[in-house]
Amino acid sequence: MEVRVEALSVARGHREVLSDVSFAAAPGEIVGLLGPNGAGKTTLLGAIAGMLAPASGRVLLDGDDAHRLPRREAARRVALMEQQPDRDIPLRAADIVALGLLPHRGRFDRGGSPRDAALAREALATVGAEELAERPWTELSGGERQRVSLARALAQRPRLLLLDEPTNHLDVRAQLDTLRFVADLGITAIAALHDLDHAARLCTRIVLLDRGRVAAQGAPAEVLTPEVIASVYGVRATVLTHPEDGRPVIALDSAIDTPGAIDTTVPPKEAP
Ligand SMILES: Nc1ncnc2c1ncn2[C@@H]1O[C@H](COP(=O)(O)OP(=O)(O)OP(=O)(O)O)[C@@H](O)[C@H]1O
Repeated sequence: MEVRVEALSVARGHREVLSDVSFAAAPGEIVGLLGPNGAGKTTLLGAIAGMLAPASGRVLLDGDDAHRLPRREAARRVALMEQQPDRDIPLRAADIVALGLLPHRGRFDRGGSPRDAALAREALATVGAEELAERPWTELSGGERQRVSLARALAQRPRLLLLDEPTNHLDVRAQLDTLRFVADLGITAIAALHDLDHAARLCTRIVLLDRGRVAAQGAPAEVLTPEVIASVYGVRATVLTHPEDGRPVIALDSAIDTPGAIDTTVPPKEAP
């Protein structure tokens, strides 16, 4: 799917939290949304999913305005894997995954068929979590929930996959597996990420947000420079080039002291 975000501004409460954001993703591209806490990544994903109304500008999904698409039609095209899926409802993992089948269900199909169960298990197996099928959602660990949520998103058979910090609860092996898995899907994906190395590894394009505006965008090597990292995150970084594939590898060195920042130095002990 082709995604075009055109001069998008979004308000939450009485505040504009996204201002004049524009970027495009070609079919099959993987776009990383980066930026400090509160920069607007989750808000942007919500607007692309058609869940948050633009104050101005628009999001086009294969040419159709995301916010004007009927909900069911939007859900057939776009799956959103949320940051903290906190549905503390008494469902089994397989039931959660089956929710992803809803947009494709016929009008008189009430679900719960053996075919639905098989599709849910298939999606769980795809993310290596088949053994979680019967486990209650409320008893799953953060990483297990994350896998089940990804399975639910895949069960939706989307043409655009939106991921909000998809690796934040995962162990290092599971993080790499998830990134590779998303890359191999071959569908357009937009992922909010905090880990700059993950972004450099996974993404064809990076959109770096700062206080609701696009601070930089382009290929990972263009965006992830020491200068940009310093100005947006306030962190001194060394950027190396991976010897095998040439991608940028980012070593975060130290926070850059800014006037007014919290002083964390330990005061010298007073002499007795
Ligand atoms: N429901 C809401 N009502 C009012 N303001 C909100 C709401 N949700 C988010 N915001 C504000 O919008 C801004 C952007 O938040 P958003 O969650 O999109 O940022 P983010 O980049 O995803 O942050 P993080 O990295 O911390 O997850 C923040 O200032 C946040 O406080």
